[in-house]
Amino acid sequence: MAIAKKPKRSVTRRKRPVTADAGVTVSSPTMPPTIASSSAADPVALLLALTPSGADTTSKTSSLLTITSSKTVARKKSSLATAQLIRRYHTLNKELSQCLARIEKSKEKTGPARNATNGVSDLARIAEIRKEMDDLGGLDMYQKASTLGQSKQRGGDSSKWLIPVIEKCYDKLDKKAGPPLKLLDIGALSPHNYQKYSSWIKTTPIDLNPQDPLITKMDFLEMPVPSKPADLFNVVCLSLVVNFVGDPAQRGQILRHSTQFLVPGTGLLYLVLPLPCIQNSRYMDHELLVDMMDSIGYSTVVDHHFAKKLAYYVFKLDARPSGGKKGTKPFPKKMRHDKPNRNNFCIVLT
Ligand SMILES: C[S@@+](CC[C@H](N)C(=O)[O-])C[C@H]1O[C@@H](n2cnc3c(N)ncnc32)[C@H](O)[C@@H]1O
Repeated sequence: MAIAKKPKRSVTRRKRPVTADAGVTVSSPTMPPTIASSSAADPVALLLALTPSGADTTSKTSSLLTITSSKTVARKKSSLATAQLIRRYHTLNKELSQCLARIEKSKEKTGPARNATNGVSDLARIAEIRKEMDDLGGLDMYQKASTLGQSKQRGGDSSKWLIPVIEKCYDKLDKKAGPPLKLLDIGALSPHNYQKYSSWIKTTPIDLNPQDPLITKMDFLEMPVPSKPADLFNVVCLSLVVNFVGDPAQRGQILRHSTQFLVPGTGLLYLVLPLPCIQNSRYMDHELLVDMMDSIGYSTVVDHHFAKKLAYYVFKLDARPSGGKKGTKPFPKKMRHDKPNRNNFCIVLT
């Protein structure tokens, strides 16, 4: 397995609307059956299907519903509207995490009256954010919009890049007779992302808010760590999940927690982030990510690929950090690229 040293420039052109942290945008593969039948061929109908019936629409959501006679114009508009919706949801989610973190911090101190005032304004802002999220359709609407972005119409599925990398790593695997590889898909919008490979990959999809009964409702941070080696996974997928989480320290916790689920020595972590998180952040870049991942046991970058909007990484868990040297190096929020027009995406490892 080669250790990637320098970021590769991709020639692949993808048309997935990508949104994420601080103005970075995202998307995904298969469309849920609930909306697929009514709207697969018609993006306008699809947007209508995405709008919860009876929901009040804000000026942003009502712009999603503009019906024009031209399907091409409608498709472009729907694509833009979907990206806008995803971006707005990310911005609100991030601000919500910041308010909650401030309240938590002020609880730790027996603070002066000024802290109490800040706490009150944070509480008021939280109520406003939650209201706007609800008006947009909540996490459910966000996931449907992300799924729309993942649809073939919009460019496809991030499992495509992963499969050849897995095949390269497990080249002795008997795909017909051997036991299948176990893959944990965290933040799965569809249970069918790896269906084509089901003869040799057994997928466990989980999500905070499953869009399909085959996906287990689970917060990964609360998922019990496997108690025996047989329950460990060969591959853990975190595709557009880390950037979805608003709190930088919680992003670090997710990465660290993932090490507890993989077979040490061979287990692979598939990490997908919006490209601007890596290439246009004040606090993050490729070198820092590789350094952070190394500190928690992911010492080998098996492969990585920068597409037009997404950064794909496969890391190998060489050794699980269990105290000692590995995992003790802290990575606080630290400015690395003090330039205008950069975003504030950050991962904190404590
Ligand atoms: C942008 S979607 C990504 C979907 C898909 N993996 C993809 O690549 O398009 C992010 C998903 O991560 C889920 N998620 C975020 N934090 C999670 C957690 N702690 N545990 C499980 N799912 C989580 C959200 O519910 C959401 O459905």
